[in-house]
Amino acid sequence: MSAETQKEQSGLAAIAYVKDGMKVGLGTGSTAAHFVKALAAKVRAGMKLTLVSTSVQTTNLAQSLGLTILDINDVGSLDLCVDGADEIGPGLALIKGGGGALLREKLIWEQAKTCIVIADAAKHVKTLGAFALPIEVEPFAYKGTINRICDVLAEFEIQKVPTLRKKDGQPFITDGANLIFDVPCGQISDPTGLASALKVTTGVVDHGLFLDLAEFALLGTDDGVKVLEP
Ligand SMILES: O=C[C@H](O)[C@H](O)[C@H](O)COP(=O)(O)O
Repeated sequence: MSAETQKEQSGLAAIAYVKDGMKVGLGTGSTAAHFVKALAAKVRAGMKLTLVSTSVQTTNLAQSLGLTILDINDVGSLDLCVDGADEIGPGLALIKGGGGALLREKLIWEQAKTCIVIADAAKHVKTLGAFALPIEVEPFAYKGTINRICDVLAEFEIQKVPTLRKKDGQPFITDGANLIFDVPCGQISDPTGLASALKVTTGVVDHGLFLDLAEFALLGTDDGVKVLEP
């Protein structure tokens, strides 16, 4: 079974957790897109939902399917958020941000009572870090910020250089008008410590470590959808 089919399976499985009247956050990425498409079918069939989005990309997709996306500030706390991940490690520690949406995703996740991760089987790993960790950085004085990030990484024995993410040869700019630096950590042995240290680094807007946020994951596998708990 292809990874795409596994993604579709997990996205469809998440629909079972959406109930009429809920306030739902829509994630970003190819797996979340399957969920959004399936959700649009439910809404067309009469389900009433209040929806917010984690990115311009997802907003555009949702609106193209006839869904209405509200401003999170007009909605308040959410019942549910359904989103993809780049890696799912032990305890449902995650790396996210492969699509550059990590900041708005984290903002939406933190306003949701329940966060469900949807992913294909390859995303489930024993140790986080094979996927390069995205770090969102304020563009002003970013070189100084990168030096501080390198000092933090060294404390965690990660001797890797953050790489500026580019798109079509130009710096990738996030929905919040920031830069992304990707760090090929290899192995992150202390995700909690690294997450805290990056969070307090001046110039770092946020990072792609999502810890203690996911309630459970729906993993698409060749043997069907498996539920992973922390
Ligand atoms: O910024 C992007 C998000 O964190 C995505 O949810 C993540 O990259 C997973 O994307 P995909 O479902 O396309 O693998």
